[in-house]
Amino acid sequence: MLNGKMYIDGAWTPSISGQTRDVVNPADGSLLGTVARGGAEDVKKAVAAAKRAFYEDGWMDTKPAERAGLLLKAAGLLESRGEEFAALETKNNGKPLRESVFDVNDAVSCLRYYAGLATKPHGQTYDVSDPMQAMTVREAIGVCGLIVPWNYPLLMAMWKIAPALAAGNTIVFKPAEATPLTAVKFFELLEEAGFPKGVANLVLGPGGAVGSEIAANMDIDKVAFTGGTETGRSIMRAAAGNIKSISLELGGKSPNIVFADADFDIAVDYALFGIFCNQGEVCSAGSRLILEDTIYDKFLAALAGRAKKIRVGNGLNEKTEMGPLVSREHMEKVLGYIELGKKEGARLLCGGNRIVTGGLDKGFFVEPTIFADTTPDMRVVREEIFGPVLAVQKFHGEEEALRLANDTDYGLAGGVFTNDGAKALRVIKKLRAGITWINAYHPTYCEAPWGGYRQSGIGRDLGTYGYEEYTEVKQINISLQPAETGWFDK
Ligand SMILES: NC(=O)c1ccc[n+]([C@@H]2O[C@H](COP(=O)([O-])OP(=O)(O)OC[C@H]3O[C@@H](n4cnc5c(N)ncnc54)[C@H](O)[C@@H]3O)[C@@H](O)[C@H]2O)c1
Ligand SMILES: C[N+](C)(C)CC=O
Repeated sequence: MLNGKMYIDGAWTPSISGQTRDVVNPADGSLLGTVARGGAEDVKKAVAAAKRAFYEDGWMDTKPAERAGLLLKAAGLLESRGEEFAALETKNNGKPLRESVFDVNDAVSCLRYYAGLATKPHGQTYDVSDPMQAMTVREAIGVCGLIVPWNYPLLMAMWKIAPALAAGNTIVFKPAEATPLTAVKFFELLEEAGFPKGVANLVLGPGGAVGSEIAANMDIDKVAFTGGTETGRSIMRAAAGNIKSISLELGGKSPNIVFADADFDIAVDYALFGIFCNQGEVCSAGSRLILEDTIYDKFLAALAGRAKKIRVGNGLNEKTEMGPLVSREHMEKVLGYIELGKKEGARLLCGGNRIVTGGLDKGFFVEPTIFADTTPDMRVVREEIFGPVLAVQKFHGEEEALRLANDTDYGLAGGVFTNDGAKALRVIKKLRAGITWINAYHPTYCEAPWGGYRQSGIGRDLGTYGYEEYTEVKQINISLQPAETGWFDK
């Protein structure tokens, strides 16, 4: 059984209040461990350490190669313990082991990518109209507060920790309350890799206490958040106190448009993958399937046939294709949406129930669920369910497909399936979303920027954009012919 402490100023520590929280396995409700339950005072302690490490202990002056070396060491350690991390992620989050293995490998790649980026050129030079050389340099922002959700606990941590440290910031990191275990283990690796004390701090605890203090704290210079749109809104408000830099990766209700001329089997396969991988607990899930009328019935028959065959079970079982939802509370929310869909008049094509047979009664399992004949006004079409529930809409013609696809407050992701290349690009260019795929859905690369339009967020994770989010731009002007201005009479 794991006993997780927080990591503040280079020391493993309980919460100041002494409070703890039990962490359970969503596959069977069993106790996995007890972790510290911190509060605002713990955040303040971590921020003071991070501020001192940045300004007084010299982290802001470290050479990029030094930071890269530490990140590469952490990457090597994580890779060497990949199996242990993957198993722990599955136990804590529920996702099938093969998905956790992917996540750990992606986390290693992310660390290596940003270690590499730390040592690459970042500034620019400008030729201006005076005998002056103008240039920019990128500098670390200072103390960064990083807050992540429970659906990809380790990977979402890495998307923020790796670029923030690579760019020379110090950090105060907060994982989701339900899924802190791989973060605790990862901070052990940061310690082993040799990060100086105070540079990387881990505070565990509830969003309302720990997260809101991170958002409001006047000594935190930037907050980078991934989570729900409502929480993002409250973080924006709290961050206004010291005009913190913010980046927000928020929710989505992403459209997946399938035209009749698409490769049928590939489109069915990705429609399934788009919504049911990771139990549908994916920000970019293709949760609205927008289907051309001429293939509507045939496509839905094939899709429902495959959805019914998905093997749901404990993620540690190697045959499992879909695990439990992360918590009882979340399962009840998802089941509530399924009831709502029925009341709203959507046609339940398959699924719709909690699974309590086959030894799954103690876990939080929900059947892969598809609602057909949904309309844009339904809440199951408009709101993010964040579970294995697909809403299907029928369209006639390109214009209606786009109208339905863009009829949302969100703008995170979207996909288009067609064998007409010009149509694919025409439609994608009109889709109001930050991440898009043509004839694929979901592949994500640490080299390419990730983020949303509209209420899906502000800023970008990953790629060079994700690095720049953790830097300030400084303009430097160097006179090439120092001379008096002659502006005022002597
Ligand atoms: N855009 C993306 O890249 C992306 C990726 C993964 C998940 N998400 C989104 O995350 C959401 C699901 O995750 P969740 O339920 O953990 O989200 P959430 O917003 O409830 O919580 C996310 C994190 O914020 C903390 N938090 C909660 N209230 C807070 C507050 N008032 N101030 C500061 N922090 C607070 C939580 O403790 C947690 O660590 C979905 O909406 C999903 O789309 C987005
Ligand atoms: C990109 N992804 C799927 C890992 C994170 C979104 O929830």
